[in-house]
Amino acid sequence: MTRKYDRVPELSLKAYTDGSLSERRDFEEALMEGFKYFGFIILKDHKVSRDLLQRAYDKSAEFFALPEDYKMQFFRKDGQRGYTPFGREHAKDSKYPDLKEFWHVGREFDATSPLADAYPANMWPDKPESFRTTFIELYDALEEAGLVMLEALAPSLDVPRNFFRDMATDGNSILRLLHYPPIPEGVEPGSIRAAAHEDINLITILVAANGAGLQLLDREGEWLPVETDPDNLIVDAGDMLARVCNDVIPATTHRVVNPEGAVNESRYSMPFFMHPRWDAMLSCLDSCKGDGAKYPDITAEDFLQQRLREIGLAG
Ligand SMILES: O=C(O)CCC(=O)C(=O)O
Ligand SMILES: [Fe+2]
Repeated sequence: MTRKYDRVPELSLKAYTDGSLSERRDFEEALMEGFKYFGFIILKDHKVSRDLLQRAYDKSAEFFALPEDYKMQFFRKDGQRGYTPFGREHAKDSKYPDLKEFWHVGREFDATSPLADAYPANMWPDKPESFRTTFIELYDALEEAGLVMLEALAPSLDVPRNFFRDMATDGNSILRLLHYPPIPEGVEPGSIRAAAHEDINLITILVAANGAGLQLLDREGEWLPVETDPDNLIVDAGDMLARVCNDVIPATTHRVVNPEGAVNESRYSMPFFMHPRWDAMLSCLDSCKGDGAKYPDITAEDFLQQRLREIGLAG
């Protein structure tokens, strides 16, 4: 099968933020095109510094190397904050758990903020040193890039430029630090690092991992590796975006496969899942209605809870 593009398009964020009007338009078009065709784009020339990414990878590796009984102090059944151990989460339609452990960082609020009670509070381990400050810094940096992407998406869907940006401002966005340990002996055949799934949220800003394995399912039904320089970010479209745009941008199925051959090392990655505010209504956009809305209106919070139950994270 010939593909319209043979690789995921690479876009320069700087061309959008600092470029001419026509460069901005080109960026908006390429983003929409990439999302419609692959559900993924690669973002270069962003402002998340190499130094910050390196510090974050180091802290993540240091944390996951701590003893399991220490990490388990931060385990909560709903998995929304803190630690989730190896073998707990499974993809919606998979019977095997994924071969990963992870840590979730949510939005930080002042205790006086009216939103402080809307989301679960973060948990912070006392080691490794500077874990909290590093990941708050990374959360903010990825969010800044993500809000620009949401802004750039708006004109193609015929909504005001701030439409998605406003929806995600103070949203229930989550930074996930992922560790895929070396594949242990005797795992169920068929279980992989992350089974085929779609992200639940609007868009995901994924810090390119330190190793191969990420693949997307293209519109022809073939698995395509998503490979890029570790300095770049990967952006993909999730279910909530697909819902509001009536699948004009479908949520793209992706997975992380096990390493092949003799190399069996840990893999670390850091997706930032951009969610709307908990009370935002996910309603079909007028510009995407076509023959009618495929999905009924639902709040972001109700949709999230429904999906968390399906992946074994909520009670
Ligand atoms: O580890 C990766 O590269 C992707 C992870 C992912 O797709 C997810 O956690 O939703
Ligand atoms: Fe994902």
